[in-house]
Amino acid sequence: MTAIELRGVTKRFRTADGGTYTALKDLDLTVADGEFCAVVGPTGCGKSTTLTLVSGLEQPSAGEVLVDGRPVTGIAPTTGFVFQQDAVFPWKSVLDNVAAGPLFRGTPKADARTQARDWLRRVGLAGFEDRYPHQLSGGMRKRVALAQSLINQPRILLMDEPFSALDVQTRAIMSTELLSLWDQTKPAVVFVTHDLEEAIALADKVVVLTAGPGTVKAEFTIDLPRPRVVQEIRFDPQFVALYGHIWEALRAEVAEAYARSTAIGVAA
Ligand SMILES: Nc1ncnc2c1ncn2[C@@H]1O[C@H](COP(=O)(O)OP(=O)(O)OP(=O)(O)O)[C@@H](O)[C@H]1O
Repeated sequence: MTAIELRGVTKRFRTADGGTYTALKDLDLTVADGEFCAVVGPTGCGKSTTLTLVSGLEQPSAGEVLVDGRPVTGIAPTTGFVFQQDAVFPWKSVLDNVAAGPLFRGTPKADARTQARDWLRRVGLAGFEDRYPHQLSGGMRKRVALAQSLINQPRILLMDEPFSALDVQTRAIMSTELLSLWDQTKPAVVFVTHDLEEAIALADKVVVLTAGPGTVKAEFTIDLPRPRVVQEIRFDPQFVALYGHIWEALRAEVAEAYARSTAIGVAA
């Protein structure tokens, strides 16, 4: 069954000078139940905008955004987010950060804390319940953010460059951990990244967007076997072939976006 569907979606924003800017144009995208979809494209092509539309934070200017076959009208409790910036509460302990979702939905405090302990164990943070976010490394804070989101058992998980602030090794470790956590609850994922290697290592499907206004240029099925170890899969010949193939589609869009940005730089 289809979890997420964008049909002919266009998104325009008002600009400061009273004009409009078209960020997305006629974008069609479907993500099946339990599918891991990665979206790549050059800077400014509308990747984050696509996520804000699926999340219900923004409405499309034209076209339809459907989750579970129904139009998205606002933020749904069944949708989870993990962003580049940590969205943790700095004044709450790790345990209370993770318990916040169930508490907010009316779960009694003791039950919410029991669930939070269980999720902290699953993300490898057992023993860190009483710490505060500033006492954790970047990778550990990212684990808190994952537990905070996954404890709500989202049907849809939206991720916007969640690991881009981490060092290369931690990033690869976190990616492998994400796959094993995803396997436990199987939400439909839309994962936005600049990093084509990361996209291929994680996803069932990689969608390449054009330079803005963003629309789908091409979709690629990633039939690499699972479970995958992200640190190792990039050496697999099948991975290398997929990378070459998808980069062919992405390269022209990256060049186009870069040319536009430098042309603006020259004009200025
Ligand atoms: N609220 C807004 N008002 C006006 N313009 C916006 C708004 N949000 C996004 N844009 C513009 O829409 C375009 C797409 O932005 P978006 O953040 O979706 O791109 P992106 O592909 O995620 O970029 P990056 O890879 O650099 O993060 C950009 O040109 C951006 O400036």
